[in-house]
Amino acid sequence: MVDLTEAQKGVLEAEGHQLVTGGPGSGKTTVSILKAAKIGREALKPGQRILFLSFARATVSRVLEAIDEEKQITRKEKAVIEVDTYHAFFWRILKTHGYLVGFPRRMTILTPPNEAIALSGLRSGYKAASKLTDEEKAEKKEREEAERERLARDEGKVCFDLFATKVGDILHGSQKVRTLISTMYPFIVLDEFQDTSAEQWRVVEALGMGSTLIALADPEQRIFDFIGADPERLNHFRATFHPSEHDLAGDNHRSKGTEIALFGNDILAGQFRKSNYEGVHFEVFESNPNQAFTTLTTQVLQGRKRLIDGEKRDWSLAILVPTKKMTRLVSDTLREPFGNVPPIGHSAAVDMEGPILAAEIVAFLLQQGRQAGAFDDLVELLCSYYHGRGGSTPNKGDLEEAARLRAALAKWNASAAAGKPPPGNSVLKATATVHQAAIALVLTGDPDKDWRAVRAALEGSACSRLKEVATQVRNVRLLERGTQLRQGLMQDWRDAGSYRNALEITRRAFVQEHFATAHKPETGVIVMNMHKAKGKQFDEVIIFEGWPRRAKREIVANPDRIVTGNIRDGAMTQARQNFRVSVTRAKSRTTILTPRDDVCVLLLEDEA
Ligand SMILES: Nc1ncnc2c1ncn2[C@@H]1O[C@H](COP(=O)(O)OP(=O)(O)OP(=O)(O)O)[C@@H](O)[C@H]1O
Repeated sequence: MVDLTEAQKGVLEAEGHQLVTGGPGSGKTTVSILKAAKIGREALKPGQRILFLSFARATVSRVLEAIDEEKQITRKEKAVIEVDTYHAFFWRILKTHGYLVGFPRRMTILTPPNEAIALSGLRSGYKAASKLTDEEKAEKKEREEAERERLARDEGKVCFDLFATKVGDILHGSQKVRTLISTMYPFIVLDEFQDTSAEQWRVVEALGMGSTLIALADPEQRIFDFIGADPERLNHFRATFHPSEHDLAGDNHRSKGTEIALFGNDILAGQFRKSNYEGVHFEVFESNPNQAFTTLTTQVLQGRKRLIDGEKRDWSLAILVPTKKMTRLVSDTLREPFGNVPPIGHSAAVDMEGPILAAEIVAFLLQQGRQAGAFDDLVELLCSYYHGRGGSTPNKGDLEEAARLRAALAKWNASAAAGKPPPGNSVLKATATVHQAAIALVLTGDPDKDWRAVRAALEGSACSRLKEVATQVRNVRLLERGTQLRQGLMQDWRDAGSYRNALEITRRAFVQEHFATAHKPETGVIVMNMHKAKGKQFDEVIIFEGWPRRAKREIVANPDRIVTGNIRDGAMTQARQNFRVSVTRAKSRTTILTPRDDVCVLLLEDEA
């Protein structure tokens, strides 16, 4: 049991709306859980629950774990705390009350990859975002919004972007729905409140009319300005709800005995009070891929050894990097390190659009459909892969690739209709061969084995596109024991002796996966983008950034840096906050790797 600080005790005692602020690891989450348990004991009527709302599933996992760890909370108290993501909570409201805003009764979620596919045609009509004028940007945004709205109204396909806005409309438009929710959840905890977007804030305003709100926030961990977080958000909360305020300030329980939190604060201020910080280590590397990645690998191996030797169960070592590209590069390096180093087992938080659409192709091939049109369906899925894998920024080359495949398919089918063999030079030839090979595979009913067999057929094929699909699909970890996909496929096989519904089962599994909350927090070695680390904690953190490329000593490019281009520019507030969030995720040690010839500007003293 933890000894609560005076400020934490204040949170437990106060009534009414509350705003709990405090730095990283100051115990906001912990005290809010104890508070929820207390409310459960003292203030709830039968059937009522406390809702704990969070942005990301990963945070939800951590909160669930924290609840489990709180030994002084009884099982009964735990049962009344409902931890959920904004997405999942909003979807429940939309499914029940969406008709109030003109949605059809039957709705499905348009997942991000499928949303990307649906919008790619429209988006492809515009130049890259950086080259658009403000008017073009506004027009593009408006057209995207109209299309999302149309998909929802006419086809019942609702994408995540619409969730908050529509739930806001429902709640502000219907006192009945508001009352319903507040009766069910008289108390709502809002995690990471500083990152609430304008649309989410509108929902919160409505929820607070009937429910008591407890907002947890660290204004200086606000790292989502680019998608609508607002420095004024805490003031909006103050002005609307007049909450009692509880500042847990600089207490740091996460990395007690270290100076990690102190260092985090000094990054914000740009003034370093010490030359050494307990628990913070620096390492420089030479600006070339070989030496950079070798330095990283060495650090990872050392960190891993420390943690294994520490004999802690479920240890975690996070490698945090500034960009998605870097996540991929680091993951590739760990898979095949230089020299004689064996592969380093890890998980990587890569963008899932490509892998998910690749998984749809594997699932389709598992079906082994021999019907007329099966090949057309395969090519269509391949086109969808190209349309959707770039997410909200489809790549022109990918769209052209999809168009090329469609044109080739038309020719292919025209030949077949005329009783002629397929065109000898068709780009689809290799694809067709793989298709036939997949159909001919002898499957066993063990989804894991069969999935691998199809993947191997793609990997070993002469079709470069399907080869790439096989690589992408390796990022999907849906077939692990006990997952919905695995069970669904097993059931399918039992019912029919084949995987005839594999594609549908896979699609459903991804939606389910998005809402699943029962996951354990990540353990082992994990690679992720710095932005994704928010709200998490790891035993050790390694921060690794890109390096400058030079020609005749001059820097000609400087990609993947913590600060764009590693250029000092004004206050660099967002970059500082982002860096501080990453640094303070560690419990025992943070290691920072930066290029020797162009050290991260945030590590240099500000010129006063
Ligand atoms: N009063 C306390 N005494 C000792 N340990 C504590 C106390 N309060 C919290 N902790 C521990 O400190 C760690 C960090 O706490 P918590 O996750 O609640 O912080 P937080 O303010 O939510 O952090 P962040 O904003 O960085 O996500 C947890 O492991 C928690 O168990």
